Amino acid sequence: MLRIAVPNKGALSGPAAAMLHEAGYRMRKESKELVLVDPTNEVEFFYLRPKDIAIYVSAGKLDIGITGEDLLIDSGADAEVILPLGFARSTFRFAAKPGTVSGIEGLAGKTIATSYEGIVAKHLAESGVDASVVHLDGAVETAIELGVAQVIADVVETGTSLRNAGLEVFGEPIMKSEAVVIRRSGADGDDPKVAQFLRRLQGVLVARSYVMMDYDCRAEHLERAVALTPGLESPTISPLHNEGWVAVRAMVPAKEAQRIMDDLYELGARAILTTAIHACRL
Ligand SMILES: Nc1ncnc2c1ncn2[C@@H]1O[C@H](COP(=O)(O)OP(=O)(O)OP(=O)(O)O)[C@@H](O)[C@H]1O
Ligand SMILES: O=P(O)(O)OC[C@H]1O[C@H](OP(=O)(O)OP(=O)(O)O)[C@H](O)[C@@H]1O
Ligand SMILES: [Mg+2]
Repeated sequence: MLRIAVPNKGALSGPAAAMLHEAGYRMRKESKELVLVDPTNEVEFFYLRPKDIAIYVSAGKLDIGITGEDLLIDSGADAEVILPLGFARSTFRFAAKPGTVSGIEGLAGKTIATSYEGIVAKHLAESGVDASVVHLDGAVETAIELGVAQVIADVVETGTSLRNAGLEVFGEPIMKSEAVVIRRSGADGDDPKVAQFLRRLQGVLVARSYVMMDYDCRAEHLERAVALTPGLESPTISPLHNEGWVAVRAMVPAKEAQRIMDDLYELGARAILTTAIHACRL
């Protein structure tokens, strides 16, 4: 059985569960379940706090885990990223009241509130800046107003939480992050069970970012049409009953589908359809 750590709560848990479900795995029905066996797929899921996942995986009893890249770095655990998952994208940044601190040099002697002491301590050490760090579990944006710190270091996605607290980022982003699959550093890179799990998740990522496009076009326009829809290998071309017409089928990036449909229509293609892809193996 493949043993997989998955986030039990927070920003990562919902999207991670949705992705695993799309990949065909069983998911827990009830948020108090700590372990779930999926015998059909020969995997066992351990629902753990996102911050602890890298620590469990590096300890070696669990094969892989889903966590945030920032949480992995923060933990200092001996684990590595094997697949980025494209959700829970964020940056990690310093912020303060406007005009109070400018660059990283301005941090000397200040107190920084954060839930990610590992990332902050590493960054300060690398930058050679001496500042104090105070750990808070969450709602870090309030720490400045309440006098606990002059600076915060926190996850920023839309910036709404900072704006609401009257704070402003400064300096370069400390890091970018997204949800990732991790394994213990130096673990067997050829484990077929891990490879199959990753292929399934990659299938979900592709299914989410591509659509299938079908259309009919006149044979003399085929080369120009195919240039618009080259597909992954090459498009499928089938003859139509009406002589001089062909049907074309190709995967196209979902984000570009509408523009491609317009361009194909201009070219004289008709019956242009897109359909969702539910799963795939490339
Ligand atoms: N608003 C957000 N947008 C995108 N990613 C986020 C957001 N908030 C947190 N994350 C990401 O989610 C992970 C943090 O997950 P975690 O469950 O520890 O925090 P949380 O969602 O803030 O939950 P908690 O309420 O326990 O603090 C990190 O990888 C972080 O970058
Ligand atoms: O830039 P934004 O889109 O506002 O998102 C970033 C905020 O989201 C997270 O907070 P969360 O809601 O998880 O609360 P927490 O601070 O208690 O962790 C994070 O800690 C930031 O506060
Ligand atoms: Mg949070």
